This record gives sequence, structure tokens and C-alpha cells, in this order.
Amino acid sequence: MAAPRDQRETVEAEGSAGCRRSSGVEVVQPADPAAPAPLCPHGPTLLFVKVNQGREETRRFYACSASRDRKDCNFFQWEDEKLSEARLAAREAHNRRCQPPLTRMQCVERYLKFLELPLSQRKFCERCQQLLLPDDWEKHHEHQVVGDISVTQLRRPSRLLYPLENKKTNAQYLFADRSCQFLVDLLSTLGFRRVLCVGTPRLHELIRLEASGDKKSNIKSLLLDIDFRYSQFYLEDSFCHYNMFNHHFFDGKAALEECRAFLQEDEGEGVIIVTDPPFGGLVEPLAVTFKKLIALWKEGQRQDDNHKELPIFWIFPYFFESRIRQFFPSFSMLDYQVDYDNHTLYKHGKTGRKQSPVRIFTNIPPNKIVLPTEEGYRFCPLCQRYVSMENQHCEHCDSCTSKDGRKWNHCFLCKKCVKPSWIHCTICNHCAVPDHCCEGPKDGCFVCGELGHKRTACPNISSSKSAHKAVRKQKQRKSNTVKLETTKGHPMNHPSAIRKKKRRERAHQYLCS
Ligand SMILES: C[S@@+](CC[C@H](N)C(=O)[O-])C[C@H]1O[C@@H](n2cnc3c(N)ncnc32)[C@H](O)[C@@H]1O
Ligand SMILES: [Zn+2]
Ligand SMILES: [Zn+2]
Ligand SMILES: [Zn+2]
Ligand SMILES: [Zn+2]
Ligand SMILES: [Zn+2]
Ligand SMILES: [Zn+2]
Repeated sequence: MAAPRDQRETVEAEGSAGCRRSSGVEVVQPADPAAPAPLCPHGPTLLFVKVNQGREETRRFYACSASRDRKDCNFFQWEDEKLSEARLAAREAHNRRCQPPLTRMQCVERYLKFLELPLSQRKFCERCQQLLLPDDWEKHHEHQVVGDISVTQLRRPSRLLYPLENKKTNAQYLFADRSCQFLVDLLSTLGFRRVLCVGTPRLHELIRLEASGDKKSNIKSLLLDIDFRYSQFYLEDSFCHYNMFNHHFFDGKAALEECRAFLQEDEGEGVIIVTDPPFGGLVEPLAVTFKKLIALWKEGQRQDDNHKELPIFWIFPYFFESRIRQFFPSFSMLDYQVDYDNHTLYKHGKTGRKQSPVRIFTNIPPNKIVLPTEEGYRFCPLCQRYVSMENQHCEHCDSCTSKDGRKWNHCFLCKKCVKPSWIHCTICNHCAVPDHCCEGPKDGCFVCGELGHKRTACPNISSSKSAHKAVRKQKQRKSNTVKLETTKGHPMNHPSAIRKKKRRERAHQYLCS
């Protein structure tokens, strides 16, 4: 069984809408970090624990790091489970069978042969998502095949390939041209010479297009992505088949060395990581991976540069801000709204812009990043950063406080700005959505009840006693809530409850994508 990521999301994205649930699955560190985790076809698996009402279950299990769809990877092993030699051998054979049919080297050879073909012989099978050499034609003659594949098409594989839309695993949401061009221009203005694109195939190709075009940008790019189809279009120095949830290079040491050389070129000067992970992905394993990439970069630095940070753009929904800052406290969130071409909810459509919740988290000082004024962003001299059009500077908070791009209002009782739709509730003693369940689960920690952190960051998390106490408290609160609500009618039939459910579904739809 792959860990049910949709449950994991409820733990991570809590607070994004409606009342919280405290059940789900979390990643945990193994007792002996040096002991190797069992392998699935996607590399080392991760150790998970089920969390029920804020309490961790005792038995932990290994599951796939990359896939949350059992159809893609059904790996499951209890942490304390001992496997027979026969089962281990069967697993190894299965892992080998699941690897791509061609080695990286074979892909490169095919690509070079393809480039030598005259235009009339350059064909692409849409069904198999594969560039065809003349020897392959026969095998695909009943498939939908397109011909005359031009160099321009070869340079834009993200347009030739269909985006993988398995919501539970890949969710390949591709940047809209406007956002992609903004990123390329920004990287160039900031003076970067190398970009490590982690899960950003469209950005990778635009950087390379500009480098080969008239604009004379000389930025180099290396793409790390789990989508093997991209290996048909790039040489070894510009694509590595990679899993960003466990820092696994499918092509072993040679690929790792490509990545190392890329990060360490010029003693690590002029390089940035840009990553846009699938939004359903867990923050912690991603953070662990990015820290490994940072360590790889650091190895190549001069001693006197030791204090420097590797610049990163991590593109992710705004409601993960506190989670990301937990791992990278120096990161700030930019107001820029990243748009996608193929996302049903958040694309810049003809019908007008739906506000995308996706932002850029970065350790580059925000005052160095100019956002496009023609799209309504403006510079706040007090905050020393560009902000959204409606994000107003609050003199009480001394900051432009909006996170979602709408104007937020200051609440003098809470002493902070809150979403425009929220009201101050005198029962809960803080601002909340008008139809919240009073005295229901607070937006704070499930273990100790503090508002400043979530259970995953709770300093008391190891103390199971306090966890049990908190759960009991929580249950007590819940039963009070029910008592209160029964006087108002059944909570789930209330129109506000239906609205809330819809909102949660919308948030969930986004997260699961
Ligand atoms: C949300 S899309 C981002 C695409 C980006 N917006 C672009 O246009 O270039 C996520 C990307 O991460 C890749 N991806 C998904 N799971 C991955 C994993 N476990 N390791 C590495 N890449 C992964 C997908 O193939 C996809 O390219
Ligand atoms: Zn797997
Ligand atoms: Zn085919
Ligand atoms: Zn401001
Ligand atoms: Zn305020
Ligand atoms: Zn308030
Ligand atoms: Zn209340």
C-alpha cells in the first residue's frame, strides 16, 4: 500500500478551510537513520505513521515516497516486519521490471539519431509518447503518429507530450507562458547563470530556448524530474531522471555526478534551484531533499563563502507558508501569483483571472525581486517589497498582511489582520469564518493546544501523556460543540456547513492535484 496521501494532506494543509481533522499519515524519521530503508521502484521508501485524532499509532510502516496511488506503486512493509529471502528476491525482480525500458545512454543515442533524420522521417507516437526511429514505425503503425517533428517542437517537449494528470501522483501542472516568462526574466535580472530545475520541465525548456535564441541569455539549466518521457529530448548534462521525495537518481552515480558538477561549477557561484513540486506532496521529505542538494552545493564552496545560502525558489500554495518556514526560516513568501495552463481552477482564462493560491517561497531578499506593475503589483516602501494590488499596508501590524491577494482587515481584539470574510467571535475569542463551530478544534496544536504551532512541530510531541490529555480535551470540546449545535439544528444540514464542505472540497481538489 502506498501511503494514502489524501489523508496526509489533511495533516499538512490544515487550516486551509473549515474545521480541521487531525487524522492522516505523517513521515517519521527511522530510529536508526543510518539503516537503509527498503526499496520500491522509486528508490528508498519513507517511514510513515498513522495519526488518529492527534495521536500516533504505534506500528509504523514503509511506503512509496513518490506515489500515492496504489495502482502506481503498492509497496507496503511494516517497520518491524522481517521478509523471507524469497520475498526479498521477488521484490528486487519487481523493482527491476518497473524500471524504464531504456537506459539513459540508450535514450541519448536515440535522440542523436533522431536529430540526424530528415524532417519527413521525424515522427512521434502520441499514444506511446515516444519519438520514433524508422525501425520503430512498423510497431506503431496503428497508433496516432504525428510527423514532421521540427526542431522547435523538439525544443518544447512540454507541448508535445501530454501533461500527466494522475492527480494522485504526477499532477503535471505546467506554467502559463506569462508566469514562465516572468520567472526566466527574473532569473536573468538577478544574474543567475545556472538553474537547477527540480520538477519544472517547462521552465527548463524556456531557459534553454532563450539561451539559444536571439536574446543571448547564457543561462544553463539542468532538469531533474520523475517523468521519464523527458529523457528522450535531452543529453545527460541537461536531464536526470530523479525522485524529489527521496533524492533518488534513477541512473545512479553518473547522474548524481552530473548534478554535483552543475551545482559546484564556478565554486557554486551563480546557481539557483527552482522547484515546483506536485502540490499533494509532503513538505518534510521535500525539505530533506532540498537540504541534501544544498549540502551537495556547499561541498564545492570556497571556505570563506561558508556563510552563503544556496538561492532557492520553491513554488507552492500559500497555505503551506508556516510549514515551509519551519524547515527554512530564512524563506519569505512573495505575493506573485503563479498561473498554470492546464489547471482547471487557477489559470488566467478568458473569463477573467481566478486568483491562484500558488506563490514563490525564497531566501532571496524580497526587495531584490521586482513584480510586474502592469499586472497590478506595487512596491510598498515600508515593507520594502512588491505586493499584490489589494494587499494594503496595515499601520497596526506594520506590514502588508494579505496572504491570498485580497484586502485583509485589522482586528484590534486579535491584534492582527484577518481574511475579509472573518469576524471576531466572542465565544472563541478570536477571528474565524462566520459559520465556524465555536469551541470546536482550535487552529492551534492538537497536542498541547497552543496556537503558535501545529502538532508536527509541538515540543511535547514525544510525551504521549500530554498527547492523550490533549485528545481527551479535544473530545470534550467536541462533545460541547455537539451540545451547542444540537440547539441550532443538525450541523451538517446547515447551509453554512454545506458551504464549508464545498470550500474544503475546492481546497482539497487543489491540493490533490
Ligand atoms: C506541478 S508540476 C510543475 C511543472 C512546472 N509548473 C512547469 O511548468 O515546468 C510538478 C512536476 O514535478 C514532477 N514530479 C512529480 N513527482 C515527482 C517526483 N517524485 N520527483 C521528481 N519530479 C516529480 C512532475 O513530472 C512535474 O513535472
Ligand atoms: Zn514506489
Ligand atoms: Zn505507439
Ligand atoms: Zn507594506
Ligand atoms: Zn493589521
Ligand atoms: Zn479578532
Ligand atoms: Zn466561535
